[in-house]
Order: sequence, then structure tokens, then C-alpha cells
Amino acid sequence: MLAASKLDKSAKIFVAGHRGLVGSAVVRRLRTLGYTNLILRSHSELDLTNQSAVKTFFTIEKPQYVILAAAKVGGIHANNTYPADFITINLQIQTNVIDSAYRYGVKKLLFLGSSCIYPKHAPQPIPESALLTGPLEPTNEWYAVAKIAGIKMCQAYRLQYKWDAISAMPTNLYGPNDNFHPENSHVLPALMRRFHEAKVSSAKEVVVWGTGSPLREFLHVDDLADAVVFLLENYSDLGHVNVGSGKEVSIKELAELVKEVVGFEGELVWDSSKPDGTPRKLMDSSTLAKLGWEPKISLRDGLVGTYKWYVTTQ
Ligand SMILES: NC(=O)C1=CN([C@@H]2O[C@H](COP(=O)(O)OP(=O)(O)OC[C@H]3O[C@@H](n4cnc5c(N)ncnc54)[C@H](OP(=O)(O)O)[C@@H]3O)[C@@H](O)[C@H]2O)C=CC1
Ligand SMILES: C[C@H]1O[C@H](OP(=O)(O)OP(=O)(O)OC[C@H]2O[C@@H](n3cnc4c(=O)[nH]c(N)nc43)[C@H](O)[C@@H]2O)[C@@H](O)[C@@H](O)C1=O
Repeated sequence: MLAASKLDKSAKIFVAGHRGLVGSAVVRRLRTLGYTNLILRSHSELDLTNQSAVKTFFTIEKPQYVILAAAKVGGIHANNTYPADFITINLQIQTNVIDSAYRYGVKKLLFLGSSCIYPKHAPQPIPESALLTGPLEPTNEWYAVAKIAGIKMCQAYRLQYKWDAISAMPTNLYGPNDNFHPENSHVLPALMRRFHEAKVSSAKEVVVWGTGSPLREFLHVDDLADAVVFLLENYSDLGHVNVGSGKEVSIKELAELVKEVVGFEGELVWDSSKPDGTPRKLMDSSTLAKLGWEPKISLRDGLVGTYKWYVTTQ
């Protein structure tokens, strides 16, 4: 195991994807902790699928650390509808960034995967060792294959080059700067928007996808950002690390809670023509707990804060 590198507060850190849900929370966390030398590029300034642009960027900027939070991301419908985009764009972004980071002298890189890397019928709670032990959930297998390749690439560069690349696997996330698209987003922002619009228009009912029976684990993105910086500062090993809240709710329970937080008073209507996806996806985050990290934000508090953010910014 390589010793974790002590980070100077003036270390040059490239946060890729800093305008997204995760990247913006990581930037907030780094700034709160006093990191002063962040390198940020929007998608339009630097397209990470463009290999030569990425190489030029690393040659000129010479970051010392990289947090890779740029990716093609979406909920169950987007994953199921655009499989080519999800596999190709993610493979391109991560291959370009990981390889250039190694070649142009980055000391350490943190890659972000997702809990969808695990088999559809993995043991619950899902330990890191469940990776590649069974078939994936079909609605997101293309994205999952790309994410698994990212983990393996970090491991391969560590093994062959003794380079410090680590991977964190977050559970389903939510919070400020989430994607609230009506179809392509994840369940929590999709429902928050739908309930809000129904409340404003005094609609009688809101449609929710699937049967409501799938179980999901949600983590506020500020907790995730805290864990990401914690891992960057304290963890340097081969294995990827699960990052979850340890609490699961059914989609029906989630829908009732979002409805209450938003203050919608109508009925829920279940559209069972839409896919449920993985039946259950609770991660075992004991590796991270043993390292000394734990989440702080409850689902209810996180929802209240996110809804306040939503109504003031949208
Ligand atoms: N959201 C979730 O529930 C979860 C997320 N994760 C992981 O966390 C990471 C971040 O996800 P999240 O913050 O939710 O995603 P977002 O979609 O909110 O943000 C992704 C960011 O990446 C940028 N990006 C996408 N393509 C490119 C590109 N070709 N070049 C440069 N920038 C690009 C986007 O910019 P633009 O919008 O301008 O394209 C955006 O700023 C991903 O790796 C994801 O797999 C893991 C588990 C759960
Ligand atoms: C983080 C993870 O996210 C994705 O997996 P997922 O957990 O299945 O994501 P989801 O948030 O889209 O759905 C969760 C559940 O909720 C139900 N559901 C109800 N109503 C709406 C709804 O309105 N929108 C959505 N999206 N889902 C809804 C939906 O039918 C499903 O049962 C991966 O593709 C991949 O991106 C990944 O890694």
C-alpha cells in the first residue's frame, strides 16, 4: 500500500466536471477546507472526450491532483435510451483523463464510479468484493461497464507504474446543482420538480415511475464531497471504496417524503410501464467507516435543503 500523500493547501487540484452535482460540491468542500489552487474548466472550454485537447491541457496546466467528476450521467430512462452515449463518452473521458494525468506528472487521481457497477443480484449490503461476480442490471449495464473499466484502469496504472490512482463508488446522490430534467434525471430531482410543478399548478395527481417497490440508498452530495476529499487526503490503495449513507428507502417511501417536503397534497399514480431497475442497491460502506469517515446529513434534512435551493434558483 502506498502511503497517502499529504496535500498542501496550495496544491494544484483539477476538479473535472466542476459545474455538475458532484464537482460543484467537491469545489465547495475544497474551498471550505482552505484549498486555494483549483483548476476548473467547463465542458465548452475543454471537451474531455477530445484526446489532444486533454493532452495539451495537462501539458500546460500541470495539475498535481485530479478529481474526475466529469461524466455522461443520467437516470434509469437516459441510461436505457442512450446506451451508446453512456458507454462511449464515459470510456473516452476517463481514458483521456486518467492516461494524461499519469503521463504528465499528476501525483494522485481520484476516479468516481457508481454503485451500478455491482451485479443486479449482489448480496446486500453490497461489499466491494461483489464486483464482477454476476450479471449487471440491464438498464444501466453500458454505463456500468465503462465505470468498471475506469476502476480497472486505475488499478492497472497502480500495479504497472506504482501510480497513485484511487476509485470511490458513490451510491445514488442528490443535492444542489442536480439535473432536474423531467425524463433524463435521477428519481429524486425528477420527483421534486414534478411535485413542485403540480403544487404550483394545483394538479390533482402526480405520476411516479415503476411499482414503487425498488429500494435505494441516498446520500447528500455534500457528504459525498466530504468523503471524496477525505479519501484524497487519507487513502492510497488498490481497492475501490464504497461511499453510502447505510440507509435505504423504497421508491414509494421516497415519493411520500418528497411529496411532504414539497407540500403537494394530491395523489400518486404509479406508471408500471416504466422500468424498476435494480430491485435493491444498498452498499456496505464499512471500509470507509473503518478509515474514520461517516455521513452527517439525514435524508429529510437533505431534502429540505435541496428543495430550498431548488425554489430559489429555478
Ligand atoms: N448523480 C448521482 O446520483 C451519482 C453520480 N455518480 C458519479 O459522480 C460523477 C459526477 O456525476 P454528477 O455530478 O451527478 O453528474 P453531472 O451530470 O451533474 O455533472 C457531470 C459534469 O461533467 C461534465 N461533462 C460531461 N461531459 C463532458 C465532457 N465531454 N467534457 C467536459 N466535461 C464534461 C458536465 O458538463 P456539461 O453539463 O456542460 O456537459 C458536468 O459538469 C460521475 O462520474 C457519476 O458517475 C456516482 C453515483 C451516483
Ligand atoms: C445512480 C444510478 O442511477 C441509475 O439507476 P437507478 O438507481 O435505477 O436510478 P433512477 O434514480 O433513475 O431510478 C430509481 C428508481 O426510481 C424510479 N422512479 C420513479 N419515478 C421516477 C422518475 O420520475 N424518474 C426516474 N429517473 N426514476 C423514477 C425508477 O423507476 C427506479 O425504480 C443508473 O441508471 C445509474 O445512473 C446509476 O449509477
